[in-house]
Amino acid sequence: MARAILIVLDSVGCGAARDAHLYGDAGADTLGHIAQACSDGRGDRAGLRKGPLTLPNLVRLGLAHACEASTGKPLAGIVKPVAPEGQYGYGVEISQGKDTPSGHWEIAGCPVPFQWGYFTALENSFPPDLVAAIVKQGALPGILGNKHASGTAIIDELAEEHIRTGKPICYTSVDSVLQIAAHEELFGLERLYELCRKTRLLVDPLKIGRVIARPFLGRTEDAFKRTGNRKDFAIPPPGETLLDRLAAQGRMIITVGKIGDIFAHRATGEEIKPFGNAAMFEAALEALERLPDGGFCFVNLVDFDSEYGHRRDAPGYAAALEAFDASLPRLEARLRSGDIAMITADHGNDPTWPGTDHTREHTPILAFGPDVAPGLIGRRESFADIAATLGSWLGIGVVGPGRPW
Ligand SMILES: O=P(O)(O)O[C@H]1O[C@H](CO)[C@@H](O)[C@H]1O
Ligand SMILES: [Mn+2]
Ligand SMILES: [Mn+2]
Repeated sequence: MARAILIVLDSVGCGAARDAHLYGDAGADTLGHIAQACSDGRGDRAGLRKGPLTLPNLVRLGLAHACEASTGKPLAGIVKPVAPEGQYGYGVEISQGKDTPSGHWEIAGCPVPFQWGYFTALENSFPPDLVAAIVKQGALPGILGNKHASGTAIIDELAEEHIRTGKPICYTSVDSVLQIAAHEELFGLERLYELCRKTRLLVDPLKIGRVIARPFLGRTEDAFKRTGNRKDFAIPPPGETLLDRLAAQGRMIITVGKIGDIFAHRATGEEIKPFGNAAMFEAALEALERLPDGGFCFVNLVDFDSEYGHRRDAPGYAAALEAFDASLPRLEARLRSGDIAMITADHGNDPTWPGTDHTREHTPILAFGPDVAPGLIGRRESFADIAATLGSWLGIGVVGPGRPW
């Protein structure tokens, strides 16, 4: 029986979606602009990387073809093979928003049918009664922040005051999120998680997708650094997902990275959460070794998004893509007859785009394995085609509204 591994390269979009203008993202193109930056010499960083974007394995599987199908433009500095070795195409998101939960849920066969709630005010973003409730429930002396911010910038700005006053730093973005940053030791990690759990309940009626704990360490401005203990408290998906169907049929599920958090730990099987793309990739390989027939491994690699996309760091993003690419043959070598591997993304996060937020983009879709016939799968009208295809491949039937290819 077949096994499947699905890897979400968080934020690795491949060109503005048709409705990108509704999000201020017309013209955004995460992969295209990274390739362009590298080709123009703007992707160089001493000691890190240099020159055109080099992704030989992803390109061999069909990545450059997928990007070109999405945007109509070639990826700068990349020579395409005549015939890719994988199945390749791109996905269009039908859910509202451009955040991680909607992207992942739709990939898993559960597009989001409702509008998320957002904190739209740039300053004093949270309603006064919500702030009062957070303060009361957390027995806090108050909160800091209360605005739209980049998570690293706001720590630089407010961490010293946080340490002095004990007030956690609360902030948001264009996504449906309420994030709480606090010192992992001085405020306490468990206390931060508990505060997030309580806040999760408070924002449920506002249809806020996630409350995110952002613990950090350090004592002075130069030394503040977020730790790997980030934790997302999401609402559960609003309908059946591929994970639910697999779990109901007794299939083994291993999830790597923040998949557990994103699906509110529903049918997320054995959860493994190492820190950093490289460690998560190794964990995925190890999971594959012990995944039985019929099993499913679902992986999210978040560094692309959190370390490079939101930080608008094109050279760093390019280096992370190249590192992932270089590790791919080790995944291919572990696939057995009947297995399928898929690589996709949940939204864009163009590091050359204004601001620090996600971008509404198409996502590349690559599928490969010893028995996966290569070829164009074209434009997929919903990310949900992935769950539909994987459900069929794994013999549990089509899951969700997508169309299998
Ligand atoms: O700037 P940081 O804290 O990384 O926050 C980013 O991470 C959140 C979740 O991906 C996004 O909504 C964005 O605000
Ligand atoms: Mn994401
Ligand atoms: Mn993000």
